[in-house]
Amino acid sequence: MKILSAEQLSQADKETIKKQEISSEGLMERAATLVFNEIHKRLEGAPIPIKIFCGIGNNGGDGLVIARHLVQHGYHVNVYIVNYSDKRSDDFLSNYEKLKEVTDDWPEMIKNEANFPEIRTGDFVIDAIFGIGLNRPIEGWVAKLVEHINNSQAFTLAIDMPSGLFSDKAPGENASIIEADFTLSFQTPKLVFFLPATMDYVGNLQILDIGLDKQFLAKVDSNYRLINKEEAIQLYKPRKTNTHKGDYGHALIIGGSYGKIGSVLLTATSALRTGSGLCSLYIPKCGYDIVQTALPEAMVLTDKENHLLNAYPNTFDADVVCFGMGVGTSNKAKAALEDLLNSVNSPVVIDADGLNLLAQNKSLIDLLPENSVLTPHPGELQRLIGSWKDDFEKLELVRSFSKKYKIIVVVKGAHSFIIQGDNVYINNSGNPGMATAGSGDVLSGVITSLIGQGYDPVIASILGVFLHGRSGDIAAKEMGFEGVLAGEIASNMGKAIKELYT
Ligand SMILES: NC(=O)C1=CN([C@@H]2O[C@H](COP(=O)(O)OP(=O)(O)OC[C@H]3O[C@@H](n4cnc5c(N)ncnc54)[C@H](OP(=O)(O)O)[C@@H]3O)[C@@H](O)[C@H]2O)[C@@H](O)CC1
Ligand SMILES: Nc1ncnc2c1ncn2[C@@H]1O[C@H](COP(=O)(O)OP(=O)(O)O)[C@@H](O)[C@H]1O
Ligand SMILES: [K+]
Repeated sequence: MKILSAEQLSQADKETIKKQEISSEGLMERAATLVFNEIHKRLEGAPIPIKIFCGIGNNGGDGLVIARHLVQHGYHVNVYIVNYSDKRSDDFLSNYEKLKEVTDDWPEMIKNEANFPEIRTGDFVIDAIFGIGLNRPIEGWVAKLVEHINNSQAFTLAIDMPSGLFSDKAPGENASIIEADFTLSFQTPKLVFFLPATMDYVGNLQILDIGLDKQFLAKVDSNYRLINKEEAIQLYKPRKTNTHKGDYGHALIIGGSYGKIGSVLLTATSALRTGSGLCSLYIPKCGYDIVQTALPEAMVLTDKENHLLNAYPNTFDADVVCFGMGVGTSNKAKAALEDLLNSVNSPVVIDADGLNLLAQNKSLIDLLPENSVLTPHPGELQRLIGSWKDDFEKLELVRSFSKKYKIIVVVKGAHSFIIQGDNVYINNSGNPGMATAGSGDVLSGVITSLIGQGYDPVIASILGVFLHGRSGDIAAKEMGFEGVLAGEIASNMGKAIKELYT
């Protein structure tokens, strides 16, 4: 699903008004009625006190339409106009009049702190103060109102966006932002909903299709895409009947050290569970018995060193190589990575200490074959590209890093971002149960396996991250978040793949 900017959404709005011969007020009615339907479906007429805070632009207009429908369905509604400006939008004004036709309870004006209503924990608050039209930080008494709402602990539903968030840029430090429990957003998700610093304000997210012009949405260009099952299934290549293991790639996993053999074992298990035809490991001698016992399906080559890797078996003919988990950052490990990068031509997957070695020896980055995949978590990323002031600067830095070295960067997190040049793919599967030791090692195995099976590295990264998340979801459903082990994310890969097409 494309993620559009506020400007693109306004264009979509205009195009829809023209093509569908609908007025902007009609579009507001359509959008806000969908919100009302969602609320009504859940509340089923319950006599909960509903407090709607409306700004004076079109987000506030939405709030007024929602209020009218709620009143007409017998809900207990109080409407507050957050009077931060005299420049009321036309659609706000006409809906203000329409609301007065259905109730004798006039909306209350909030012009300063003295007008703030008491909000109880059991109230249901609707935030229709600002939407995509916010163009500067919220200040003064409006900021105090945001704090008042946040402090109330009442369940808060944000319309289109939590007020205080910009759709396309970072909020400043200490910005006033509504902490929503639920956000009902129109037509497309906004980028900030998925960034680490702002995702928590959104709560649960649901996107409402408000019927904006399909042709416009199809042709509008966006560098940002959200990856859900609909997108993932289009990337998947089903297996043909008449095939053999030679058709599914030979993955070589290099890593491990004394005390960290489990990491490579997880990666190899996950590569085999994702469908690699063959999988070999290259590890220090101390891991030999462990791997052969725990994973008889894999082949094992050992370094001449007992506890640390010191070389790369460059006589070995693999379809794809993954390097780094558990390998450490010793000079010996550096020599192994250097050996590898000097002898491979096809893309490699680099994770964990492999990334730390690249960060410590920046000249090695130049040796990465085109389309190689790096899978840093934020700490590893910072060591590679330096620090950033906010998520938007981070995205810019990763983009230029990816362009400079012609590589793909998977920035791991609650929503992992797959970045190739200007294109950014945002993963929407996974859960906090995956915040557990070794789950990154499992991801490397998935991506490596898919590349070995012939997927283009960027596709392998997008599909791999999605499947890894789904597998984590399947594991969490059975084990609960706390109970998930990384090995179970690997074990459920087959189910995650099957679930794509069933
Ligand atoms: N296409 C769609 O998706 C559809 C969208 N719809 C809805 O429209 C919403 C967008 O409406 P919108 O453009 O009127 O902007 P909105 O967010 O109400 O605020 C703008 C007002 O705030 C002001 N202002 C800004 N920052 C400020 C600040 N810090 N402190 C104080 N004032 C500030 C600014 O005035 P300014 O002072 O900058 O001139 C202006 O008056 C969208 O989110 C969705 O809910 C649906 O109805 C139909 C389909
Ligand atoms: N809250 C979360 N929601 C979704 N995915 C998560 C969450 N926390 C972690 N993950 C995923 O788990 C993996 C963790 O990787 P990493 O930090 O490298 O772990 P490790 O080094 O222990 O293997 C990443 O793929 C990340 O996207
Ligand atoms: K809002």
